[in-house]
Amino acid sequence: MSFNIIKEISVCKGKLYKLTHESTAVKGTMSLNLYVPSTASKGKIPTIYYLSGLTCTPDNCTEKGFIQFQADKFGFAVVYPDTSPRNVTWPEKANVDTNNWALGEGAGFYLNSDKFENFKMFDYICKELPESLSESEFGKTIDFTERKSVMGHSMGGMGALAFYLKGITNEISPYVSCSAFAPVANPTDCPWGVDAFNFYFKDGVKAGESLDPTLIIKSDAFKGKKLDILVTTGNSDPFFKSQLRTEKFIRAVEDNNIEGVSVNIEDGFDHSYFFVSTFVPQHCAFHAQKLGLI
Ligand SMILES: N[C@@H](CCC(=O)N[C@@H](CS)C(=O)NCC(=O)O)C(=O)O
Repeated sequence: MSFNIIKEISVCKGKLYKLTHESTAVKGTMSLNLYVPSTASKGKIPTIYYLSGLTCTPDNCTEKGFIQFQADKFGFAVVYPDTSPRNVTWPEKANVDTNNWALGEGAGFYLNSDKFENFKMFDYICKELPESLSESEFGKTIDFTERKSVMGHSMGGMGALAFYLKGITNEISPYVSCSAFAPVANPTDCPWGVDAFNFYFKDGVKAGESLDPTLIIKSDAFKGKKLDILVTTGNSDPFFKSQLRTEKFIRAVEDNNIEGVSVNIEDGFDHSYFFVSTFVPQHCAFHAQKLGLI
């Protein structure tokens, strides 16, 4: 599948490509950004997928996350997908409130909806996008499908954790490592997640359980497992108490005797890209080590 290069921009020592392509999964045109580092690595360059949070486009983290410096330093590519399909035609009887920024466009929740045919972000991010990139010109030098890790913020942190865990149980192609900034860690138990699952699934929250990182990690399949996960959340995040449920995730990890999961609660940090960009170097070094780059 081919990608249109809308812009090629010099950033740090590499190139940023603003791309669009036709997606079969979401039945429409999708935008994404791809950063190709200035690396002369042996073999293909590994990839980190960055999954953004509510209201974001591919540009928020590209412009405010400062991952590109780290990508040059360690030698990985970065894919910044969009957070939902765009220009969606909603079924009239669905009565969708398009002013609600936590549902619909910009709020795809990385799931496959069984109510809205365009909202298949799970299939798009886990399958179609890596495969399409791999078949493109970029796939000649970059490994989008195997030597790959995932990182995300807020709703995207939920997606990153859920995808990584589903890779461990071989439901999807595995990721080497996972990190999350202020993830929505227990979405079946917070307003954003409950509203989203009720909106996207016929069976509502029940159907959302299979995407809930806290519920997945406390299942028997993960008992005593050794994982590669890094989570950072700020305790001045306005969503810390109401939405993120970091403490429930920590308890699930401890109760199930899981190793290799670090959860750091950082004093004074909020939910913004000032927070994300502060911890980007630490998260990138973590992934670089797991990807065998250092
Ligand atoms: N728009 C919401 C906030 C939504 C929000 O904080 N989104 C986060 C992800 S959950 C984000 O990354 N926003 C875009 C940005 O900061 O650039 C509000 O008015 O409170």
